[in-house]
Order: sequence, then C-alpha cells, then structure tokens
Amino acid sequence: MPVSPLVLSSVTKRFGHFTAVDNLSMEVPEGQIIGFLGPNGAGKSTSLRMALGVMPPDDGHVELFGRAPGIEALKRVGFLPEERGLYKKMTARDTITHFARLKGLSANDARARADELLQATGLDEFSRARISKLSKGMAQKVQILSTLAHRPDFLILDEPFSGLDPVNQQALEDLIRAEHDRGATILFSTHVMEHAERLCDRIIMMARGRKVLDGTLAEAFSTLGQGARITVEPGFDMAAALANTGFDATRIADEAHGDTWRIELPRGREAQDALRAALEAGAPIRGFAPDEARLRDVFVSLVGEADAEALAASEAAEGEAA
Ligand SMILES: Nc1ncnc2c1ncn2[C@@H]1O[C@H](COP(=O)(O)OP(=O)(O)OP(=O)(O)O)[C@@H](O)[C@H]1O
Repeated sequence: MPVSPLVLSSVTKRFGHFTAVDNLSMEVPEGQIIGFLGPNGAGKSTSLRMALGVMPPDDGHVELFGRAPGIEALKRVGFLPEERGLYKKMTARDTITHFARLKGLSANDARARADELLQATGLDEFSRARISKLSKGMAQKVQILSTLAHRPDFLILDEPFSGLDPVNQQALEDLIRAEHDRGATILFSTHVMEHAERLCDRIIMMARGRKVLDGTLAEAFSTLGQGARITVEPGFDMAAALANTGFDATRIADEAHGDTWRIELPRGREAQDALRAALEAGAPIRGFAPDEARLRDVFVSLVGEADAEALAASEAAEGEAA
C-alpha cells in the first residue's frame, strides 16, 4: 500500500475560545487532485498550516508521508501560502531558481527548470524582469512556478486562483493538470467551486471549522436529489409559497433581475410539476430550468443559507480584489 501524502486525524485548532478547525479527519491519497472548499474563515488555511507542521494542532495528529511533518517530508512538498510575497529586486528566473535550489536542486538543474517553466507558461520574455516590474498576476504565476520548481511529489496550494484573471486562471488549471500528469498529488483550497468542479477527483468541503462533505464529485452531486430551478421576482418567498405542496425550495442566488430557487423534486415528481405548483401558488416567474446541479448548490444544501451567504461574500470580496 502506498503511503498517503497527507492524513489528518481528528485535528482541532483553537484560537482562544474560538475553534477554527473542529475535529477534522481527512486523507489525501497518492496521485489525486483534491479540492478543499469553503468560504473565507471556514478553516482551510489553518488546516493546511497544520498539515505542514507550521502550526501544531491542539488535538489530533498529522501525518505527512506517513510521519509527523519534518524536514525530509517537507522536501517532497511544494507549498503556496495564502500570503504571497517574493523578493522584489530578484528577477523572475532567479526567483524560481532560488526556490528550486533551496529544495535541493543543483544550480544547473534549477536554472534549466526555471527556464522550462517560464517558457511553458508564456513568461519567458519576462524571465530577466525584476519582480517589482511584473503585474500582480504575473508575480503570482512566478510564485506558483517557484512552488513546483523542485518537482515536488505533493503540491499544497492555498487559494492559488485568487487574484488571477480568467485567462491566467485557465492557465493555472492547465498547469495543475500537467503537474498531476507528471505524477504529483495535489491539494488546493478555494472558495470558487467551479475550479474544483473541473479539476478534482475528490472534494472536501468545510464550513465553520467542520468538514461537511468528503467524497468524489459524483458522491457530492448524489447528495442532491433531482431538482428544478425557478427564478422569480426579487423578494418572493418561494419556500413559503410551496410549503404545502411537497416541494422544498432553497434560495441559491439573489441577483438584480430575480431570485433563483432550487426546488427539490420528491421521487416520482417532475420539474414540470414543480413549475405548475409554483404557478398555482402565484409565483412571479421569470425563468425555469430543470436543474443542472453545481457544487455550490451541494454546499448550500448541506450548510444552509447562513454559510451560503458567507460563500457569496467570499466570492464578492474576490471580485473586488481582482
Ligand atoms: N492566528 C490566528 N489567530 C486568531 N484567529 C485566527 C488565526 N488564524 C485564523 N484565525 C481565525 O480562524 C478562522 C479560520 O481561518 P482560516 O484562515 O483557516 O480560514 P480559511 O477557510 O482559510 O479562510 P480564508 O480564505 O479567509 O483564510 C477565521 O475566523 C480566522 O479569523
């Protein structure tokens, strides 16, 4: 049996009276891409810091490649922290070379690897530019390349997509797939569920320090029954309107043009039946579609509206920052 790169067993972390991570157990098996999901403040970064041994848990224990986190295991890890930061006066090439050397590559190998990565990601013409001259997104790409320069067996990326524009987000998805094809195991945190939907073998969802889901994408979607989506004028309470019809409604998005509700379909009833019930209940309908479940719907259905609002707030904060 191969040793899993990471196992957390009943790990808890408190800050004063506040429990940031509550009795978390999770495993990252070799060769998988795992998405670690949840809104800001869910406890993702704290869990990753404990995984690396940067912060000891108050309870429970951590195994990185089968042992308590230590120097040998950490050589096999590439970690992108949430706090970004590079030496501003170094060039892009020297930065990547420097990090690769710190992790044990020879000077020649490190430089060759820096050149290869800069070329593969379209940054070769900036290879001799100082970090201070690069855009924020480009500097972040250089930091990501520095994280994987030593060809780590295990990549731990804390919010790697945050701060990148859509083109660079796509490029990063491609890079993660390429690293996976090279044989790396990958754990990345995000509050943007769509990246996980496209990339992951498995996902682990967190809310308020607790794990709320751990499984394959198919398993995640199977927690939702069949459904329909109905968009109504803002403010209309679909849950109340359908209260006696046998359909459960959860608001999944509120936008200027209307509120979208997901209607859970009991066995044997169709999306059209839900539409009919909504019309009979006087709903001011603006849109209707049989449901194509998304991961964020799984999250909302598992954690309820309060945490769903926290997720929406994280996404909004990201939009402002980008
Ligand atoms: N060193 C600390 N001292 C006190 N509270 C902390 C500390 N680190 C984290 N917290 C709190 O623990 C909670 C979990 O934070 P954490 O950073 O792990 O969440 P997260 O899911 O990674 O979200 P984010 O993306 O915002 O970092 C938050 O409420 C945060 O304020």
